[in-house]
Amino acid sequence: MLKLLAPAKINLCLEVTGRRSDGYHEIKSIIQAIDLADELVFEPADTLSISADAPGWRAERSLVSKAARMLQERTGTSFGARVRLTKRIPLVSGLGGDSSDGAAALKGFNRLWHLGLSEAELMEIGAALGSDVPFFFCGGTALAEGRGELLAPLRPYPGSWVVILMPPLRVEGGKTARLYASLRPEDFSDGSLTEEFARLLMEGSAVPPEMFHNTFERAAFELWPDFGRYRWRFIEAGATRVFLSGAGPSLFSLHADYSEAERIAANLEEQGLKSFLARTAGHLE
Ligand SMILES: C[C@@](CO)(OP(=O)(O)O)[C@H](O)COP(=O)(O)OP(=O)(O)OC[C@H]1O[C@@H](n2ccc(N)nc2=O)[C@H](O)[C@@H]1O
Ligand SMILES: Nc1ncnc2c1ncn2[C@@H]1O[C@H](COP(=O)(O)OP(=O)(O)O)[C@@H](O)[C@H]1O
Repeated sequence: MLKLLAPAKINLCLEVTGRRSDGYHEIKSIIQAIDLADELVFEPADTLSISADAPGWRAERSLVSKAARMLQERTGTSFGARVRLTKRIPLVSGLGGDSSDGAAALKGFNRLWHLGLSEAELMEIGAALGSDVPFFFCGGTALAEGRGELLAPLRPYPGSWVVILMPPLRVEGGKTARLYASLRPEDFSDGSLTEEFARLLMEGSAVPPEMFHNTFERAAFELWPDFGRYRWRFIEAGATRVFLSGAGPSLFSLHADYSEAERIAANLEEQGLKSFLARTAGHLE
């Protein structure tokens, strides 16, 4: 039996610099892994079965299934497997949950089926699975460019506690595509803020809070009119600065002090809001 963790991610800074001819967008982003993670258990079996403990989760919609198909097509393998997911990362939340599960699936099937694919080959297949998937072969703190699949590992962002609020907003499939499509030219920027963020990290300097930019902010408020209400609830719970992760809708705050983070998470739960308390995580070995 093989057990792998699939960590979530938050975007500390995210700039969209333009629309590409292939329908994707050029981005620069500082992506940070956190220890909120799904768990995948792989066991040998004659046929392929993939299941999860989360209501509403559908194997046929998950990148875990797509990862199996892509590896079978690429290597001709006809092995089966029994894969069981313990889902802790809320789906379609801006935390990269299914992307991370997809990366863990590529790693898990490669080992279970003895395919002998290198990390670089798996990352290349991961890039075809989704723009966020290659990050999960790197983990820690990284600068993502291109459509998000080109990664440069960075010096770790200082260890922090992360409070995450998953607002109870209606999120349909294709949320990420919809947010990207709703961006306007005035939302685009030149990526220099993200480059400066990466430079400060590499020289070990503090990053001022105003550098935690996310291009999707305006589009998120447009798509989810109630969005501002939940950000305000987060502030009322005690957070001084609240950031959007990826294309959302999850919001997060960062804290050096555990008791402060723990109190804010508890205040959110008392308001009946779904919150998570996590820690920034280092690079994957
Ligand atoms: C927005 C980000 C920021 O980290 O994260 P999430 O909010 O999804 O977690 C990522 O760019 C999400 O990456 P991922 O969710 O893998 O996107 P993909 O599956 O590759 O693409 C889904 C759709 O989003 C749009 N897309 C995605 C990436 C990109 N650089 N430009 C795009 O325009 C395309 O319409 C694409 O068809
Ligand atoms: N009900 C579902 N069951 C399994 N996978 C899903 C479901 N709905 C969406 N997905 C998959 O989740 C991915 C997007 O969600 P995720 O990566 O968790 O969030 P985000 O991209 O917002 O960080 C897509 O690959 C989509 O196919």
